[in-house]
Amino acid sequence: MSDTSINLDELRQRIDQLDSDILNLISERASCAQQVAHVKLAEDKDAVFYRPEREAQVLRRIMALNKGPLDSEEMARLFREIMSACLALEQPVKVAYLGPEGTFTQQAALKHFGESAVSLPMAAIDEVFREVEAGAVHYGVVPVENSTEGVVNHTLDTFMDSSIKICGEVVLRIHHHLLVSETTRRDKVSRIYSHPQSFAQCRKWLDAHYPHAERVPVSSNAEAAKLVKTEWHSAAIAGDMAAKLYGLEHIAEKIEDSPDNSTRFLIIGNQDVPMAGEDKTSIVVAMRNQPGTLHALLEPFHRHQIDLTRLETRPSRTGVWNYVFFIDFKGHRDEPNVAAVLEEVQLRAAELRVLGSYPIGVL
Ligand SMILES: O=C(O)C(=O)C[C@]1(C(=O)O)C=C[C@@H](O)C=C1
Repeated sequence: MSDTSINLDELRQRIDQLDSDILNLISERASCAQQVAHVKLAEDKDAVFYRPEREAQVLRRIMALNKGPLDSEEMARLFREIMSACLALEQPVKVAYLGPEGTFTQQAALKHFGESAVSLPMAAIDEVFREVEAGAVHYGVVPVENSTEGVVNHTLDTFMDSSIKICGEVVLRIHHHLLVSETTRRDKVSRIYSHPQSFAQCRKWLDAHYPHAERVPVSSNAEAAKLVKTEWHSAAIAGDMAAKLYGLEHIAEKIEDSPDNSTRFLIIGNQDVPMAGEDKTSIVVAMRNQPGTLHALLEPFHRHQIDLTRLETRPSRTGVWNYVFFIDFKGHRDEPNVAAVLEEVQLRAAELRVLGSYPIGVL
């Protein structure tokens, strides 16, 4: 036996020993989570098991403690899955997302809740809201803005008619691929299916590589992937999840025009989330239509040195809501300076609703 094989055996023995230790520690952690569930139930028979603020703290702590060689995001992803499995022992969490199966929204849901969550596809954004409101699922996941294409108006509009709360956010890097089935004639692609937003995000690449192919918009990338299964001259633009789900092959990878193309998704639910330490707050404000409105609205944020991260205006749909602003800013509603701003804005606004304070997305 060579020296290398002796070393390999020794290293594998060491790995076996470490795996046994990790196994025992994960089991011990899972038992702790089971005990946490008993404590929560003893305090309140309608206890909420999923705690976004605690999960964010656990992941941030792991990232801060990590000394490598695995990078901190990779390590946090491993702990994300351990926590997901622990939560499933307490209560399997049910999450509705904008479907069908294989969409980026499903990918975002699993990134946020981990693979032990039960994810259920819905046909439309309002259906995700309705399922959460009706208590048929614990949480919902909906897209809210894309770095290239801007805001998803439909999601913002749905908040105006709903009492649902924002419990979290998750940001996903969006990579689009040009996909075909195994029977496609790759040199004869004359039609490409995708969601309109994905076409917009890959416009320059398509103009350069497939200027003459017909671009057919469909309701989702997953739908596009499904369609190409049966057409020998068609391709789809979609992500990895859809490619895997429908067994498609890549003609070209990462064809999005902007290399840091990402989409932000919101986690919606019925709970108020306590402070995690690094939080964001989302509000919707209706202002009267008069000169100086925007200044009056934003001035308190400036004075209290609160960082705005997003400001969107939507047309009002009722008499009261003359101007409707969706504002995201750093901080939690329980922090004194945030509470002070909210009080001042309330005095100047026709209506103010806090959609939620929640941990800034960790992964
Ligand atoms: O700390 C809790 O409240 C737990 O339930 C434990 C735990 C975890 O595994 O660390 C599991 C689920 C919660 O969402 C948060 C954390």
